[in-house]
Amino acid sequence: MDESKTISDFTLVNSQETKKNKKVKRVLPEWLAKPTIISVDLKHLEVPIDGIPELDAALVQKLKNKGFTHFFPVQNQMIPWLINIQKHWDETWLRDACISAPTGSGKTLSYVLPIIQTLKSMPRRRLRALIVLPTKVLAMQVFKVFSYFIKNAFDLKVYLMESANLTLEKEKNMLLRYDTMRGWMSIVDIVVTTPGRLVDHLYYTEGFSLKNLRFLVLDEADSFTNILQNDWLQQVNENLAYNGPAICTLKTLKHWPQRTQRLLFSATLTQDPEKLKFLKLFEPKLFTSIIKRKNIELPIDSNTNEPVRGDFVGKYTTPKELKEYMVLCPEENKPLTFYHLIRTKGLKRVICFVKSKLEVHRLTRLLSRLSELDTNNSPLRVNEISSDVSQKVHTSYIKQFSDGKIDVLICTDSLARGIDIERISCVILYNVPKYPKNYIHRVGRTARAGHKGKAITFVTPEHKNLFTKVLNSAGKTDVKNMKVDISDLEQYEKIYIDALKALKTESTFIKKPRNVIRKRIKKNKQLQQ
Ligand SMILES: Nc1ncnc2c1ncn2[C@@H]1O[C@H](COP(=O)(O)OP(=O)(O)OP(=O)(O)O)[C@@H](O)[C@H]1O
Repeated sequence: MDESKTISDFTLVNSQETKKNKKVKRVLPEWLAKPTIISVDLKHLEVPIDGIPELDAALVQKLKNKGFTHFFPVQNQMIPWLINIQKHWDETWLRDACISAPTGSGKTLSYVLPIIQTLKSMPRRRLRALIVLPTKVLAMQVFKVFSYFIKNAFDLKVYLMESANLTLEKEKNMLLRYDTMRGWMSIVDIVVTTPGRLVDHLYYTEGFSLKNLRFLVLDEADSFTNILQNDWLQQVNENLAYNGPAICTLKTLKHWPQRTQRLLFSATLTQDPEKLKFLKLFEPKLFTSIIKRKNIELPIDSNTNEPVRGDFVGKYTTPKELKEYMVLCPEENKPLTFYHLIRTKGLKRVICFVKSKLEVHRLTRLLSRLSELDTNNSPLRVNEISSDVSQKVHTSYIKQFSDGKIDVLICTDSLARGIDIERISCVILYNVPKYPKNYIHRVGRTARAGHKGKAITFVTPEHKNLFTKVLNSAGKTDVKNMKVDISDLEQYEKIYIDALKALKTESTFIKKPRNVIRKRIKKNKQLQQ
């Protein structure tokens, strides 16, 4: 490369001076750059529960029965918009929507209520709404919300499609019936499911059709962006009545007067146009909360005199009531630091995210042992949740935890997204998460629905840079340092040593994962045959 440079008439050979590259400014499409803003303030609510005139009285009554007094901001925005857009169902295609609002801000009801309201006025039983979630536990949670609002009030049937107890063939009978005149007909209006089970039915269940779908909801939508490559969404698209490009012309409108409306929800919705392209969104509308970072004013657009939001969209928001801390400590001090914080900060209803099943089990046993040996403090009730725990036990632990019968729940990331457990007061991130999204969802298990909550991340010196990076990409500037002196931990030294000794003799301390055991039993059986 010629790095010569000319000054006056002299040429400097191999000059080191280089031209600075101009930074290319990212230009977002109009709909992403100019969203409708959702407030993150759940304390000063403006719309009372009977303040949305379009909403059915029975739904309002059910909200009141739950003790809700006001709508949350995402609900104020989404409910009237989704109900009113239905008026244009017979005239033109309906716009799709992407909704990005903080964890615990009430996104579920912002689609459940308008879907029920819209479907109740469509009398014939057909599969009209499909809600897809990334895990069975989340699908069950959303199914329960639909069931509560439909029960004894509306002639609608919601069905939870799940693989736990039924074969595909048996489940078919729950979804369809055969009519000699009309062929296969749906006997449900709303299906809540996960991608895997849905695709199984699309492939193998004769008569299972998405041709009448009015709503397609992807909750925790960004968690599907990887799965998109596994083509389940393509399968769904191919089964819809219209699967062409999202361009509404007189011709497309003539042949396909109605098109399934896509609704995407998440606290960390991707705003990468490339990823969203797969979803073939039609004139999408973005509803999002934005962060206003301290000391940064939004620049003003000279044409519209409005703040330019484009640059600020795409940073994730967390609930206003969440207080975030980090504790710097070496790996080996983590267990006692955790124990010390529980004892001295009076932490109750704590959920702790740990990176593997084995670590979940070890930490649970260690904390339980420490508590048994600690005669100076009241007993601590610690339990664990990971994929080794059966669905039944899982549900029972969550219930006990919500009822205050378990103090500390240690778990893997399986509980990090979307799970709504009442009154978690503190989340411990035992390891630094690799990506900002993981951080946002884990800390989002507390400070839900306007309640206060704390999140504490344990950061080892080796992971300090990683944590700074994660916080920067998440747009977080207000994570405070919580100091724990090593001298504070000395008081537990004896019980710690005794606990470790005791655990070494515990056969379950190094527990084999259940699926390994199951595989071994299966292999043995095969050998015996
Ligand atoms: N208007 C309201 N008033 C009081 N509580 C509400 C209201 N709307 C929803 N909630 C409660 O808020 C909690 C959180 O709601 P939801 O699970 O829908 O949050 P989310 O935004 O989907 O969170 P995540 O992103 O973590 O999935 C639930 O327990 C729900 O019952």
